[in-house]
Amino acid sequence: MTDEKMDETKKKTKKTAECCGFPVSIFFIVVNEFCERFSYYGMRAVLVLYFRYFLLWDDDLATSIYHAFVALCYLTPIMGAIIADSWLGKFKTIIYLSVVYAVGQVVMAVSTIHDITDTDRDGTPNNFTLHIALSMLGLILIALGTGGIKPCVAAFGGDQFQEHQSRQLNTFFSVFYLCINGGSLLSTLITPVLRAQECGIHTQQQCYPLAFGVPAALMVVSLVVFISGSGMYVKTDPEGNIIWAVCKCIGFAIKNRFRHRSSAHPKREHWMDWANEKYDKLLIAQVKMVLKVLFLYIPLPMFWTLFDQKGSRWTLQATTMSGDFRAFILQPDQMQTVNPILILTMVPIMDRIIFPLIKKCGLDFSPLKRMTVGMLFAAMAFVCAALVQIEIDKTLPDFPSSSESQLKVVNMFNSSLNVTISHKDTLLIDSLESSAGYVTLDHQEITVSLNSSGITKNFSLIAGGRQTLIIPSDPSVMYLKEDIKSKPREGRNAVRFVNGWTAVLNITNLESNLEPTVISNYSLVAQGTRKFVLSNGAQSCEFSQTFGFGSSYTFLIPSTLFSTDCKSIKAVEDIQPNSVHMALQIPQYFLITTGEVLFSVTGLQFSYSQAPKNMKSVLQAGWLCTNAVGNIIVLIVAELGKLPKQWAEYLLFASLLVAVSVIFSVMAYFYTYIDPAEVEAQIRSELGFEPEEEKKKETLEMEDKDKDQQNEQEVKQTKI
Ligand SMILES: CC(C)C[C@H](NC(=O)[C@@H](N)Cc1ccccc1)C(=O)O
Repeated sequence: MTDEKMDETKKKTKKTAECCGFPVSIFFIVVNEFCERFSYYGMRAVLVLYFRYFLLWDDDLATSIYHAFVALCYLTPIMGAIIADSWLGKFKTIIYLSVVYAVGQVVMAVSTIHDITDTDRDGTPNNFTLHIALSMLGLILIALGTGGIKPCVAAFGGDQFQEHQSRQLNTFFSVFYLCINGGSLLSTLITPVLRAQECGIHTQQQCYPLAFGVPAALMVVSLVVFISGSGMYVKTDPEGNIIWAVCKCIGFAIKNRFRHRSSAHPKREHWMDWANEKYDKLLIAQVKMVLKVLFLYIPLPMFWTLFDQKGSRWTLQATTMSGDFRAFILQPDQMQTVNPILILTMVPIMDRIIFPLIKKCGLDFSPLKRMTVGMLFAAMAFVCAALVQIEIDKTLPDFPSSSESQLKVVNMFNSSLNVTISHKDTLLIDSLESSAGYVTLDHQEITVSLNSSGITKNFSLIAGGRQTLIIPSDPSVMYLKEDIKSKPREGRNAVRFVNGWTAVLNITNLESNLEPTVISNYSLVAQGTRKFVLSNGAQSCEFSQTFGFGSSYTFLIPSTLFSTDCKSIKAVEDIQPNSVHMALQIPQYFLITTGEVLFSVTGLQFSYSQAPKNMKSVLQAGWLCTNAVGNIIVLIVAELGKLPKQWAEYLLFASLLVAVSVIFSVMAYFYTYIDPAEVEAQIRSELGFEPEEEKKKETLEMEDKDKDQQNEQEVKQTKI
């Protein structure tokens, strides 16, 4: 027996403090995971909106960078596993990479403070490059940290248990998964609320620094909790770089096969048998088991491609919906909480009711079948998302195409006007009213004639733009103002005012005073009833307006403003509020979460059960890699596919997953389940190795002998 093997067995039998049959150290690991997942999912929940509305990237770029980040988070576990196995051990790897992670979160939070570059104090950052550079640095550090510790934390938890505690070990893994979802549930609820607050030094903006700052604080807490348990952990030494050993063994087999490609060399049963010349039979058999499972992994990334779009496309979809649930208002990024809520309720229901019921009915619902069904559920979720998108599209305004222009007319003159556009369209507009909607024109050079007064003026419209023609109390100075041509950001409402009063007005919410006859710039207000106070120094009045989500209004202020106590203000709806309710997203969330329980939870268990004991980390890293590849596929499809309609993209993803699940079911059909321990025992006995049990007994005997020798020596020394 080697010294290393003895050390390992000694560590496994080390007595640790226990509570209710569980090692106390587990408490620190579970709380650490809760805080870490809070930190990760809290930051991820608001990330896509930060890209979209703070860095002002378009939907596609925001989605691509989001998925590139998630992909990186699931590629780095390989690095974490290698560092832990071959160099630092799990304990030190978790500590060092958690420090990197916490620094990343802090850098990310700092990058979202707009005041650091808002030198002219106009509310928008003046140096976007600095914000982008800082946030990319932060995200890279976070990805290194979160991915690096991912394969270590659960395995480190497993190390705390002794051989006879397999029941407690299973309970630990269930509690661990619940902690993941408990932490993510809380954070996806809280960080969007923090984001929706307004804060800032010079100007008040959406509070991204708080939304990213709280996850950063939680990561520091997570690290402190983990370090606090330091004295209680069972810390195993690095076992050697098993991933590298597997790669070398495969590399040698391929090279050797290539060297002996002529027909003179007899074929071998399996191509890995070409490693026989250099590697022992046991390692080759273990690599064969791992490869069999890795081969099955090939189609799996497609599931993650759909699954991870909850945080990007689906969140952006929610921004075009109404989150008014009467009892509470839901932010678009809070919709993601539906996933962990369903996980927390569905995992126990599936485990205790559905799966046993299926078994009772005599149906074979093997892990690979469950995973196939999970894929089909995810595909159905995307069909639902497409249907919801079609509903949303029906309610969206008809924005102009790139060759068209749209025009609305507002009459602030004291009587009705007949407005003729390019001698064609004539609009009759009452005083203090606007034309019914936007007139769409396929040309940009127009002539506007006011029939009663004989005033005619030429205008040049913006191609692909929306504009409003303001006819003030003196119609001869009528002018154009550009309007927004997309839904206002983050489900908020865009408001502006036309001053028909005779002097300068001060209006709450507006950056500066409003000159007579002038139309203000847009200002954004949140959903709910908002109060506006208008004053001219001497007099003032106020009026309230209730807003939904994603609307745009122009308020027309008449000359009778103060004599009517603000009641004569006229609201013109330019863009109607979102009318499709966010509750319509619940079916798609339900389907994707059912898919997750069937696919992800089962897949993880399957990978563990089919991996030889010393190669569980290899398969764990491989499993997480499928997630990384899935996110890379989103990048490719979203960038290359560029379908004109969002619902068509959802259907494309759904059909791709159905096709992949058919391929997977064929592969699964030919897969035979194994018991790795049995296979290993068989090879050991073929090779004449002693069985594991014998080894254990021998180690304990050696340990006793060790102790006796030590005692003898101590006695001798005392005598001397
Ligand atoms: C599925 C992951 C690879 C594993 C796990 N994630 C979950 O359990 C998700 N249900 C958590 C979640 C929460 C909020 C929004 C989306 C997903 C993990 O993170 O380890």
